Formats: sequence, C-alpha cells, structure tokens
Amino acid sequence: MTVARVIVDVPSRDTDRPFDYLIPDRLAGWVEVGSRVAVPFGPRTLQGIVTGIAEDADVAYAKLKPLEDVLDALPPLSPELVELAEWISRRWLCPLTVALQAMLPAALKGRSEKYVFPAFGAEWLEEEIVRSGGLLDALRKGKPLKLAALLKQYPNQGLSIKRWLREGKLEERQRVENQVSVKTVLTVFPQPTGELLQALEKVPARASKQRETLRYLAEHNEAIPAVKLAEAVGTTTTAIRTLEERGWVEIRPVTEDRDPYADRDFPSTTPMKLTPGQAEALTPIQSAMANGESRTFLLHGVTGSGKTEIYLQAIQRCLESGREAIVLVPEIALTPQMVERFKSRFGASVAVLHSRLSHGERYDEWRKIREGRARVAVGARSAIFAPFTKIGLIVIDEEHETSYKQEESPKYHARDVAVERARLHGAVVVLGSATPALETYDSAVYGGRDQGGEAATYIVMPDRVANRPLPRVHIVDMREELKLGNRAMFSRMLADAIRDRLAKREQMVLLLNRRGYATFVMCRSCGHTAACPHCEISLTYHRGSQNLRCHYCGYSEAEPKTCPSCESPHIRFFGTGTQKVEEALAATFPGIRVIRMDVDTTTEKGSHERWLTEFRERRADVLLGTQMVAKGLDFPYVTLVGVLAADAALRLPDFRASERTFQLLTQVAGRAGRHELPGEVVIQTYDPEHESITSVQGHDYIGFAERALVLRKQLGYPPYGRLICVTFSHESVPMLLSVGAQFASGLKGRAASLGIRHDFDAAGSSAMEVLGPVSSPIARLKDRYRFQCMVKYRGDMDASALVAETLADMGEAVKRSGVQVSVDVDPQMML
Ligand SMILES: Nc1ncnc2c1ncn2[C@@H]1O[C@H](COP(=O)(O)OP(=O)(O)OP(=O)(O)O)[C@@H](O)[C@H]1O
Ligand SMILES: [Zn+2]
Ligand SMILES: [Zn+2]
Repeated sequence: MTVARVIVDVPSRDTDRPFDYLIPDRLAGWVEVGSRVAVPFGPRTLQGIVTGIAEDADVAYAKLKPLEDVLDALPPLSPELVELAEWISRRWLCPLTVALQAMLPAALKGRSEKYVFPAFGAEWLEEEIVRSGGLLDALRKGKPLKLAALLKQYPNQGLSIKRWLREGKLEERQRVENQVSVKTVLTVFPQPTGELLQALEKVPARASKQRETLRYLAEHNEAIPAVKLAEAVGTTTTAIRTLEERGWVEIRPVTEDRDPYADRDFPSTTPMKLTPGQAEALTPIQSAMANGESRTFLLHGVTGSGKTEIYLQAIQRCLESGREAIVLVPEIALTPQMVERFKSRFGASVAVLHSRLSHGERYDEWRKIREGRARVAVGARSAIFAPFTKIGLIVIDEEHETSYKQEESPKYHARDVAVERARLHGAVVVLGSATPALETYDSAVYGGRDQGGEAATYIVMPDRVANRPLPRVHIVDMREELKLGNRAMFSRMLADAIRDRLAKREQMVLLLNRRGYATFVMCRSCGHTAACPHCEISLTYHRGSQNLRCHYCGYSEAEPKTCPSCESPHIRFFGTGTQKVEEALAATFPGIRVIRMDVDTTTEKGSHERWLTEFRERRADVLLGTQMVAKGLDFPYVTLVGVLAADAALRLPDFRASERTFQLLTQVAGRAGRHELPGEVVIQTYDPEHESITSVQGHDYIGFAERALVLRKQLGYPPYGRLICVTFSHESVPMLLSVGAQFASGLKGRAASLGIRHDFDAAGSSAMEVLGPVSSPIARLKDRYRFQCMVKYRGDMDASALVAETLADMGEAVKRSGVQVSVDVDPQMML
C-alpha cells in the first residue's frame, strides 16, 4: 500500500508535521511529491501538499483515511521546491506549510466549500410541505449544490436545510476550490475551407448572416473566439451555435492567458557591444555557467555602469544552454521600462511576477513558467520561487534592498534562498549593486567570515559606461544657512541650481528621506502628540481624509480642533513631508511643474508607472518623492538631484542606519547625468561631517564599507556575528517578563551545555549572547505589549535550531499563558 505524506494547510505548531493518507486506486499515478491534494482532517476537508510518498505508514493502516482529491493535473510544486521549503522552515523557523504556501500563487490558495445533496433518492422531498419557492426543485435534480449559495438564495429555508442535514436527508460534502480559475474563451474551430464552401451552397439566400459567417470562415480558415467572430460578421453567438449543430464548426472552450502587457509593443533589441569593463565582468560569470558550477558573484558596479546589459547577456547564454533564468528586481523598481528591457530582448519567453498584478494575471504568468512556456522570470521577491525545473542563472538586481527580506512569516531573505536554490540546481547567482550590503561585500572580499555560507566572487566595475563622469556632489550645511537667515526648505545653492535647470529645460529629481520625517500632530502649547490608543505609535495625519491614522492597526480618528490634553487651539499638523515640499516648490518657483511620488499618490493601480511616463516625456520639471525615486530610474534629461534632510534617518536606533543612508544617497545621486548631459547633486544636511554623507561626495563605497566594518566588528554585528530576534507579546507585562526570562535562561543553558561561550568579546570561535528580555522598539501593538530577546551569535552552530528547541521546551507553559512568540532570524528591520 502506498501512502502520501501530506502537510495540511493549517499554520500551527501542532499540525506542523506530515500526516499519512492512503492513495485510492482512482488517484494512483496522479499523486507526486509537490501535488496539491484535498484531505479529510477531523470534520473538515483541507488543502495540503504532498511532501513524500512511502510504502509504509506511521500509523496502523486501518486508521488511515484516503486522499479525497488531487487538485491539479500538473503538481504545482516540484520535489526540489518542497525540499527548498523544508530548508526555509528550518532556517527561518516557520511551519512548513507557511513556506510551501509562500511558493504558490494566491489563486491556488484553495478554500474549502460546502455542498449539499439529497442523501437517498428524492422521494422524501415530496413529503416535505415547504413553500420553498424553488428550493425543492433545485434539490430534486440530485446534484450537489453549494451550501453558501443556497442559503443566500433561500434565506427563509435555512432552518429546513439544517433540519434535513440533521435528519440525514441531506448530506454535506466539502470540496477545496481555487479562488481564481483559468480563464477560458469559447473558440470556433471551422471545418476545412472546401467543406465550408460546400455547406455554403446548402444555405438559402435569405439566411444571409449564416452565409456571411461561413464565407468569413472559409476565407480566414483558422480558430477564432466566438465573440470575435460574431463581432466580425455582425451576428450573435447563438447564431454561431446553429453552425455547430450542423457540424460545420466545432466550439470548444480554450484557456487564455490574462496578459497584463498584452496591449504593449516591445520593440526587439539585440545585444549591445560590451564595453571592455562589461566584457571583463561577464567572462567569469559565463565560464562558471558553462562549467555548471553553482557559484555566487557580487557584481559591484557604480550607478550607470551598465549592469543590466551584463544580466541580459548572461541570461542569453543561460537560455542557449537550455536552462532557465530568474531575475529579481525590487518591487518599486519593477516599472514597465524595466520589464521592457527584458521583454524586448527575450520576447514571449519572459514571465513577469509582481504584487500589482491581479490574482488571475499572476496565476497565468505563473502557469506560463510551470508549463514551460516561459523561460525567464522577472519579478519581485517571491519570484525566487518561480516553478522552473532547470535553473541556470539567478540575478538579484539591487541586492542590498531591504525589500528582499519578507517581514511576515516566512521571514525569508530572497538572497539566501537564491543561493540555496542555485545550489540545488547547480546554477550561478549574480548579485548586482552599486552599494552592496556590507554582508555581501564582506563575503565577496573577505570570504564571508562567520556567515556560514560560501564566499561570493567579487567583480567590480568602477566606471560608468562610455567613461561618463559620476555626478559632482555638493554638501550644504543647513546650520550655516540658518545662521545666514535662510529659513526656507531649500538652501541657496539648491535654489540656484533649480532655477538654472528650469531655465535650461532640464529635469530634476528631489528626494525627501521620509523615514524619520514627521507626519504627526503636535500641540504647540504643551507638546502633546497624538498617539494610537492601541499601539505605542504616533498617529499619522492624512490631509485628504482629514483624519489621523495608525499605520499598524488601522485605528483612525477625526482631526482634533483643540489639543486633547490642554485644550489649546494651537494644534499643528505636519502633513506628509512631500506635500509640504510640493507647496514650497510652487511658492518659491512660480510655474514649476512637479510630480509628487509617495505612498499617497501611488496607491492606485498603474499610477506609479503613469507618473514615470509623464516625467520621461518631460511633462514635468521635478520628480519629487521618497525612496521610490531613488531606484533604477534612467532619464536622460535629469541633470540635478537634490536631497532634502539627508540625515533624517541617521539617528534611528538601528545599527544599519548609516549604511542605509549611504546606500540611499548614492543611489539617488546616481540618477543624475547618466547620458550625454553631466549631472550634479546637492545634499542638504545638518550633519555634514557624517561618514555616510561625506563618502557619497567622494563616491567612495569601499572606504565607507571598510570603516563601517571596523565598527561592526567592535560591536559584534553582522557580518561578524548574526542575530535572531525573538519577540513575545501579551496583554500583561509581568507575564511577558516571566516568559521572556524563561526563554533567555533556557537558551543560555542549552548553549552552555554545548560548550558555547557567552562572552562575545573574547577571542575564539563560537559564542552566543542572549540580550533581554527588554521592551521592543514598538512597545505596544494592537493592545498587546511587546518584549524581545536579541540573540547574537557567531561561529559554527545551528542557532535557529537551538532557539526552536528552547521554545519547544517551554511549549505547554507558553501556550497556557497565551503569549504569542514571533521569531525573526537575521532581522533586517530593527524597529
Ligand atoms: N555596452 C553599452 N554600450 C552603450 N550603452 C550602454 C552599454 N551598456 C549600458 N549602456 C547604457 O548605459 C546606461 C546605464 O546602464 P544601466 O541602467 O544598466 O546601469 P546600471 O549599472 O544598472 O545602473 P544603476 O545601478 O544606476 O541602475 C543605460 O542607458 C544603458 O542603455
Ligand atoms: Zn496641548
Ligand atoms: Zn494602532
């Protein structure tokens, strides 16, 4: 007897193990590792994924239940992806089903639907005296009917249905159904032209539409959607049905892809002649691919050095060798221009996956990959799970981007997943950036000290294409401006530069570093700030709806007229930073045309891309925005980049604050002067001596990185040590402190018993420090208090496993207390 090991889709620790099911004969041959199945689980029917097939069961056969159904003809996951999911669940401590579900498109997140049908014949229906208005007639057909639909259609009969179910007259069955299905189109398949012409002779002249339809089909002898045909000859689909009845055409549903880029033309491009620098960078990547080595490369190329062309040519080689390629791009940089660069080169074999697609569109793109119709996947973070089977190359553009780490479970980092997936496929990984993450740089240059992984190979491209110069960077000390009496948002230098570009009809990008830039409400009399009553977070002011909102729990309240604390009327709203800048620009430079891009102006589908097109067509002078204007944009007429408040995020309590600031400033500076016209950058700051700002001026990534690494070493932060953040939350603080303390001492005890030292400063290899429990940076969220333990460790140990074991040990006690635990391995956000 063969059994299927199934992980059911219930994300809890109790169900986080495979359950065995018999494979009934009718399903034999359909069940594979990676199949999606429906299984009985207690009183319910659940969706699950088969993770193993075995000849013997863990429990007595008599107790085994059979699988109910296999949900897809082609298993949505491969054995390799199942293995990868197992690795993810160990590495980032999440239930296996959470990792498996992350790999499926939302359309396949099945829901179980209840159906009812008459249990034994329909005779009993006659005895029921129910003025059912059709309900009995509906049931009499004997077919299973969707319970939810019946209750909606016959709301007064709910009690009768319930009674029949109880009496066993109706039976209930559950079925797992997809949320989105494939789209099908009725298509007309005509007989050969000769037969149609013969048919035409039999049709009387007065049936002119029929004749016309036949003539059309005889002329264009090819399959055509019924609706299109009806349109072309001005008839109805019902009329076409009569042709089918006579056997002149066949009408069948045909699946059709929802192609989000269907209405676009992508003019095809051919490979560019590489610059010597590009050629030199490409060579080792190509030879690693040719030799089937699974190697990771860091492609460190300054902004505008032509990294994309290297990706394209590497992909081409990969495809030529019969393998497939994945390209990850930060969500925000996944603009149509970006997509175009890939579609123009590789045409229809490119599938695009990102979160702005509808579930249906995404499902169709995903199926193109699964069914082998696409061979290149371009997408945001989760595209790393593209269901390819022969991957030769994985490219991660802007590899330093924090959006590659998922902040909810599974809290994976796409870069680490890429390296593991490449290992499973014998594929090459190319990590590209002008400002690599310090961990990646360290791994490439120094062989990745304590990161456990394999070292990356370092490739550097220090120059822009065609020897275009990097832009000149000026730093303006805003304290000096103030001393000289300039209280405006723009320094004199920036204002002059803006005027100059307006006169020359060139374009500008202005960045407002919004992290840490206030959007709150404050009383000028008593200093009171509005905070969420459920979370320890200030409320954000939204000008459009004139209310205050909590971005964590969604709480909102009307804009106050007086201070809730002292009743003073001098209450002040700090609108979104960018709104204020927009107003200041309009006031200072009359007639200036500004496009503002921030979370408020880009929520609508397609708006982001509309703004960029408008800017590209030079219908605006200034592109003003937050982080989103810093990424990947390549506009020939941008000759000035201005940064307002460069240091706004420097003081955040996060050890990566200065790295992030440096990266952001370098990236945005890199938008200037990428083509013929030279570029200039003005950075306004209150902290002009700060390393992360002066290094931008000198375009000195390596100097910055080396100095930052010295600091990291002193503090034992990555890459010299690794972190795991364990957060506990509960309504009661004493409860949290006790559970937190129990965890900390449990973990310390476990480490000590393995001979792992706890003093991190001492020389030597393995060490683990457990800090806390202390109040989390966000001390309260949705009425629950939060405490965290930070685990800092280095050396060769499986710290994730130690944390998991410690938590498992305290399992029952924690469960009874109602404390929620969330674990973040290698956290990226310290806030
Ligand atoms: N071999 C080449 N010959 C001529 N032009 C090139 C060549 N390679 C790239 N370019 C052009 O140089 C410009 C910069 O290239 P690209 O956008 O790939 O830079 P990048 O390294 O990705 O920069 P960033 O990190 O700032 O996004 C583009 O306009 C591109 O078309
Ligand atoms: Zn007040
Ligand atoms: Zn809140």
